[in-house]
Amino acid sequence: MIRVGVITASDRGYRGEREDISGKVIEEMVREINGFVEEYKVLPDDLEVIKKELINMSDKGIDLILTTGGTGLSPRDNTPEATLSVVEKLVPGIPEAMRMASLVKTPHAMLSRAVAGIRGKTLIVNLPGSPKGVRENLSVILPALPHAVEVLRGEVKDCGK
Ligand SMILES: Nc1ncnc2c1ncn2[C@@H]1O[C@H](COP(=O)(O)OP(=O)(O)OP(=O)(O)O)[C@@H](O)[C@H]1O
Ligand SMILES: Nc1nc2c(c(=O)[nH]1)N[C@H]1C(S)=C(S)[C@@H](COP(=O)(O)O)O[C@H]1N2
Repeated sequence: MIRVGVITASDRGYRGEREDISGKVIEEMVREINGFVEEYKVLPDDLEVIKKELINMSDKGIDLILTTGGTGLSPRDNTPEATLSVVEKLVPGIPEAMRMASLVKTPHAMLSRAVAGIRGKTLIVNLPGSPKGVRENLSVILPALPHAVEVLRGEVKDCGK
């Protein structure tokens, strides 16, 4: 079982003006890797608020935090900066893979500034805001996530596959 935290960064979602479909898509998709959403928050696109929640969820021992939204170019898109301010190491291959695969679907893929990194034993990954963006990006990285979590937990001694 992978303990998952979901953070939806959306001013509209936070104000209750839109149902959070993207968070639901994440919840559904992580089931494929035996992931269970233990923490779930819809937050405004505020750097300090997102940062605080990333710290809170990683301190609780969540294995994998998936954020959705706030990765683009508008002034209120702050999710990558919040993530960068709390991680100790970057995992660049994750956003590299997402953008590489997504560029085949839309040139707008290059406009996601998503990052991924590690805080303690928690892997944090940014996904775009739209349900379509979540589906297309998460499906690319999903097969690698169980192994990432095993390694972070210290359960893998030999990575020889
Ligand atoms: N959490 C979500 N649930 C459902 N649809 C979403 C969600 N986030 C974004 N979308 C949809 O994806 C489209 C592009 O997302 P974008 O990040 O630009 O959201 P936004 O609505 O402009 O910003 P915000 O939600 O932060 O106010 C939006 O038009 C919206 O319909
Ligand atoms: N695979 C995929 N990647 C995608 C998209 C998409 O529809 N599919 N949307 C793009 C768009 S339109 C934007 S603006 C950026 C950032 O989205 P965000 O600001 O909602 O996080 O993600 C991009 N990445």
